[in-house]
Amino acid sequence: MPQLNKTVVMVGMMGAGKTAVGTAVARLLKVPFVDSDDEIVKAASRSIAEIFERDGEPFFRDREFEVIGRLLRGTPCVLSTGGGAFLSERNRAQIRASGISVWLRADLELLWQRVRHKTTRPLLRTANPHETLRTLYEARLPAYEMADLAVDASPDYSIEQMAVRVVEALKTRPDVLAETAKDDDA
Ligand SMILES: Nc1ncnc2c1ncn2[C@@H]1O[C@H](COP(=O)(O)OP(=O)(O)OP(=O)(O)O)[C@@H](O)[C@H]1O
Ligand SMILES: O=C(O)C1=C[C@@H](O)[C@@H](O)[C@H](O)C1
Ligand SMILES: [Mg+2]
Repeated sequence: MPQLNKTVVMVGMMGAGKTAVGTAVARLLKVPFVDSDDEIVKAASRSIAEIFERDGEPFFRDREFEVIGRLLRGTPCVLSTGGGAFLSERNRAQIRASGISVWLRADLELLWQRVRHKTTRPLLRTANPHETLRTLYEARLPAYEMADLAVDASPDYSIEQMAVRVVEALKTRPDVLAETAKDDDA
């Protein structure tokens, strides 16, 4: 497998598969996997829903910015972010500076099918979560479109198939995935 020179940062809506597909991409590239949501939860010893409730969303966003910065300064890995991370310019700037962003592009209905049964996402705890998801989706598209690469999700693609598609997209960027002499021999 080629060598990874930059951290691969998975971005996109809740339910797009950043955590699930990111984990599989890391396995394919044989690099560590980290998830900014998980790191925040570990550091705070509280769930995301509890952090939103007790400390508020701005507090969560500050911790998210710090965690993403710390992880970007480590060795190249696959970093899955929370659905809102790529919305802020300060996060996009730090990701641009030392990583490569990959948007998992999924349509609204696919996202809804994936998130509808879970109550862990505080932003969807509303009277009409489907409408809330639509509003977030429409408001967020312009930010996700700024990602370096986009990979389309589909109900027909498994997590593994999505991971292969992400690796194929990364291969279009030799500055990110460099072929080694050993790969050429293989
Ligand atoms: N390609 C896929 N095929 C089947 N199921 C998938 C696929 N991608 C993701 N899923 C499932 O959809 C759900 C949501 O995926 P995941 O948690 O990875 O989304 P996320 O983008 O990390 O969301 P969040 O922003 O809330 O962290 C999970 O149950 C996951 O296993
Ligand atoms: O889309 C969002 O803004 C969020 C997505 C999740 O990954 C968590 O980061 C949190 O629930 C907020
Ligand atoms: Mg996730």
